[in-house]
Amino acid sequence: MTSGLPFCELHLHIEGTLEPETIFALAAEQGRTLRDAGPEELAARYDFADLPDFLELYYENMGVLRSERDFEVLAEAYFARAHRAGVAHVELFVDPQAHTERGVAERTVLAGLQRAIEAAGDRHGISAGIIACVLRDRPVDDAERMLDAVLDAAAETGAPLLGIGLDSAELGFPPHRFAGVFDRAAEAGLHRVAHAGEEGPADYVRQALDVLGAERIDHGIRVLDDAELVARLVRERISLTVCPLSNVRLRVVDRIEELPFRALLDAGLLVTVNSDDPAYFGGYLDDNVAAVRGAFGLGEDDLARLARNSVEASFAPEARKRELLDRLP
Ligand code: HPA
Ligand SMILES: [Zn+2]
Repeated sequence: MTSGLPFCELHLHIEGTLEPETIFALAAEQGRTLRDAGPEELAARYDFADLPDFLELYYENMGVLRSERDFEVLAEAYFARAHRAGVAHVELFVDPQAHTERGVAERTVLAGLQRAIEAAGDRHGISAGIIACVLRDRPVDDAERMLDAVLDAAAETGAPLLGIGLDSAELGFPPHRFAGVFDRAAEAGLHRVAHAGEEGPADYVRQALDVLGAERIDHGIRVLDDAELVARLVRERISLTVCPLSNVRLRVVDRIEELPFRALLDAGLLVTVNSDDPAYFGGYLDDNVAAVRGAFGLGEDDLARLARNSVEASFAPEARKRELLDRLP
């Protein structure tokens, strides 16, 4: 538990909540044999050299997600765990292109997520929305097709599609390639966010803002290399969705203490804490908050600030934001 504070989780890949046990349970249901003998053997391979190394296994494992029910069960398990972590609102990422390539339609994915989101409201009082991410290491045409398909699927299923995001391998895949897709997403009324400055340079963050119109930057820890950019992010209240355990497990830093977490806060940035791919990186939101709390000696006021930042940075309706802010000290 995170001291009872209402946190919004703004950087969470729903496929990254797929636990090894669930991978084996789904494979067994489908009569499929996996490369590893069991969940422990699979989890023993969760030792990643960098982001691309992680992504290889992440895309392979999600091959067990096939039916609407699979996506529903996946998200239900996440919401139950997030509730225990003190999460009150979630804007979850999904990678539709990674599913259509095995013949799983956008409609199937969004319909399953929609059912879990509805249940999360009823069971846990968690509000949630969906951000469909463009895989930046795939062709622009594929992203254009994905955008049209998720807009149609959201209209058909009633799934709360909040925005468009940008993820997958970063280095060598600059944001500017997707300017057209992001423009069209904005015209369709979607919010825009982008992974930038995780392994890539501060310039990718600048492109995400200038060319894609990003309203939040996912990770963004490399911005401290560029003082002018930091000043702009502070001035424009653009938040960074920082994922501490992810940065350690993907070797962006060797140890959590090496993260510039205090420097980001001291610069006046709207920093939030998130879990990214919790089934792979060693912990959910509460574990990430506990990790930075321990490493940087955060006090109650710091934790309340992180929770407040997460509410401010969310795309929740104003009334919901006020409700959450009222629960803060
Ligand atoms: O941490 C990440 N970075 C980029 N793409 C991703 N897709 C899942 N997790 C990640
Ligand atoms: Zn991410």
